Amino acid sequence: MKIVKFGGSSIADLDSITTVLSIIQKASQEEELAVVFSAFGGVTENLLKCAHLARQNDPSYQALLLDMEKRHLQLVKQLIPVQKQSSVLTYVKVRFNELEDLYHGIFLIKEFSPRTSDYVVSFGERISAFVLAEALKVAGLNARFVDARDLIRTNDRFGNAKVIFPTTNQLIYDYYSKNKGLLVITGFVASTDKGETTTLGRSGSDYTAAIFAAALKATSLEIWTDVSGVMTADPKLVYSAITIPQLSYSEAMELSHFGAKVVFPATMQPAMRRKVPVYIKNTFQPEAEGTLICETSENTKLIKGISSLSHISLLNVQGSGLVEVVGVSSRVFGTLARAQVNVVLISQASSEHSICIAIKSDDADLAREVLESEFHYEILAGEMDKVQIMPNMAVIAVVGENMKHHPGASGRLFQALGRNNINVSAIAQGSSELNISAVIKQSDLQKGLNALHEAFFLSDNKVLHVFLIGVGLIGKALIKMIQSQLAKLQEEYMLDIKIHGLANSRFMSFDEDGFDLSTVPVPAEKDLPMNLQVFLNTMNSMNFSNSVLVDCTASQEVADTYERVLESKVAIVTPNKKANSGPLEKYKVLKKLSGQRNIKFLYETNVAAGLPVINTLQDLILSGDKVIKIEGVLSGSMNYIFSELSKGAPFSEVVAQAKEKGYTEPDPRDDLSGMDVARKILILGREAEQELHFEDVSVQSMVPEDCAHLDSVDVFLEKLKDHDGHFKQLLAEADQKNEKLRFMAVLENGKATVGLKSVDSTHPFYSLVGSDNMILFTTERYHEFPMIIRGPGAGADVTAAGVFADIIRLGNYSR
Ligand SMILES: NC(=O)c1ccc[n+]([C@@H]2O[C@H](COP(=O)([O-])OP(=O)(O)OC[C@H]3O[C@@H](n4cnc5c(N)ncnc54)[C@H](O)[C@@H]3O)[C@@H](O)[C@H]2O)c1
Ligand SMILES: N[C@@H](CCO)C(=O)O
Ligand code: NA
Repeated sequence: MKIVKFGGSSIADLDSITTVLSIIQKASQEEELAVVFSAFGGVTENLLKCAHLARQNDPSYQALLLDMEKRHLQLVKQLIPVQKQSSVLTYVKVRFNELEDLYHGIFLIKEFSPRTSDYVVSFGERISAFVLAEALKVAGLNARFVDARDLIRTNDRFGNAKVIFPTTNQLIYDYYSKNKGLLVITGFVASTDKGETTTLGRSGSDYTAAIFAAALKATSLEIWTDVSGVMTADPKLVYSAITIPQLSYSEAMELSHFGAKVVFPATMQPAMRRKVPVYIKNTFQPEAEGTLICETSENTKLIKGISSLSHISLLNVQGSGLVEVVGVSSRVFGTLARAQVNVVLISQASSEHSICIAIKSDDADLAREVLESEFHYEILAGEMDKVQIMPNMAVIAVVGENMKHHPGASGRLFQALGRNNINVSAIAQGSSELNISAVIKQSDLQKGLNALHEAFFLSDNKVLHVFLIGVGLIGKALIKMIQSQLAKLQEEYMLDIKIHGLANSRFMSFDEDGFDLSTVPVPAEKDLPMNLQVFLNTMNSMNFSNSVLVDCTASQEVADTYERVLESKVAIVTPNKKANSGPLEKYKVLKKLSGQRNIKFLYETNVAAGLPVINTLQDLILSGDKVIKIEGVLSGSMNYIFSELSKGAPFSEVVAQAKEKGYTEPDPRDDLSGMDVARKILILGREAEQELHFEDVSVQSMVPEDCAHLDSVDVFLEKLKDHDGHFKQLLAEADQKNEKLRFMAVLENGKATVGLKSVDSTHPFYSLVGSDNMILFTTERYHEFPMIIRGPGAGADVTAAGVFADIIRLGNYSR
């Protein structure tokens, strides 16, 4: 014998009812069944609403009642063929007549007691079970309507009556022995021994099912609802939450304490006592496995689920008067109990100097008041501080029996929270080791849940959640690189990268699950118009742990948001130089923010693309070295242009080639003007701990005066042809001396110069070719001979590779 129960959401309309009927039909072919029904979806609420209207002397209850009656009659007509309808319609009409009388009474005397309330709501289950029993008969089943008021005996605590089990079990057993067939039982309702209708409180229909399962020693109990079982976390907050296949009774209890909404295991008690396995199934996905809750689960996961409680305040009672004084905690908790304040979590360290208590925020003021009055004299005498309250907190908890005697569970929990910059204000774990709870800020809750979910459930891979602004040359190359390396990263480095947001200057698009990267997903017309604020808000609202903003634009506007991004605990990786080469103060603010909050801000590709220049310089400085001089060819495009020039092509043509090859900035005048190099030497100087401002850099521009202010890049390239002669001349002069033209930067004594020089064959820059960069660091340690870094310093692939490496580096930090 199996007991199956369907809640209101499973029988809310004709479609769902039809599904339910076929589930029952199918199951009844396999095993003997008893079915428990709640009222049709929404009916209980409406029955109560009518009563409250009537009590307030508001006649509009009549219209609501009429609607309800119509809805029920309509369902009967849809479920039962015409020739068998009349008796069922009569049953429903009689019930509604009774209800009408009842409400009229309430309307007249303006009173609505718990006793009346129980009677009023009982109509919901009585009608639904009756109608559905008839529908099952029509489907050919030997269905028998059972009014549970005849079988479940309770005391007279209306609204939440206590079951008298010996009598109830006997009544159910006797009834079942005499009445074979498919029992169709009203959930939720019961009666006293005087025959007064009572109800069983929260999740009462589940309770009815469990009572029958226990009394009839059922082989299993199935609770059919609108979700596929108990999930590892609240799916509204954790998008990657999955169904827990198996849970023990105690784990289910522990999870539900935190309001896991699916089952309320207190109601499962009767079934648990008899060790009846409980299945949670989804009416709308009947094939889904669901969750099995049983005595000992075979689920070997370290933890089973993550749960939370919101709207918590932390109360701190502290002072020297607590140390080694017996009875203080008894007074604290006694006082709270007398004030009806429920204690959610307790923590006291062995120094005994303070007791920390989590309570519902609604109780916080009252709790402080009663405690300060209880300890009035201690506070006056300075033996105890005033009670401190931290509002807006939440409790986050991991639950699972396998944590017992298994080292590492708490380590993983705190590491995941710490890595995501989430501060833990209090901790509790009992010796049952079934639950570890931490109190954190309410505003960190969603991120914390996701961080823990990732740490405990999503294989053992760390996931980096990327939001990419700028899907141009570098952005596209980066996406391709991520796609091509993903499998290797997952398998060998336990690292997963998901892109959830993409934007260019015109459009943006999002994907909570991560974009499919098999073809580069470029935002387009079909997506959303780009709006930077909306982009960032959406990123924050997804609230992933390990999020990173990758800025592959050259945009000042985007760079201006970095501070806000870091503040929202999202890391930044960027080849965009605008932030670091702006006002010195801004640069410092970003560095400080990232350092103090331990949120990474990585920009290796700001200088010399993928060449390890910034990291190397940072290492030198960290190890105590001092930079004396920096010399560099820092522009891939400028080196290309002046190397190619010597092969004979006109200047304007090689500039166009450099752009074509992806070496130049989006506007090549940023390279030719020396601005790009000026930015780079400025950044290098700042990384070398020099207080460098833009005014400290003198720049020689290569952009002819009449080209500087042309609007379009194409027009500029055309106009540049007028100046080919000038550059040919410069080249000839250098050739004559057997020298080469190099566009370089030198930083020494707090001043930098950027410009074109002619170098002879003894100069290290003489041998550079193509898009090469070369950087010479003369430092206190590298004094006699400088440290030299050289290689291609511009281009889509070498830049994307540098950005990619920074992203992977984040993975290492966040592991
Ligand atoms: N090309 C290289 O070799 C190289 C090397 C190192 C660093 N960089 C840097 O990489 C960055 C990107 O260069 P690129 O060559 O890919 O440029 P690109 O012009 O090809 O791409 C820029 C992208 O950014 C988008 N964009 C611009 N402003 C935007 C805004 N406000 N909001 C949203 N999207 C915006 C554009 O639509 C485009 O998709 C630049 O900062 C550049 O300095 C380039
Ligand atoms: N336009 C830049 C790209 C690298 O920042 C260059 O030519 O070096
Ligand atoms: Na670099």
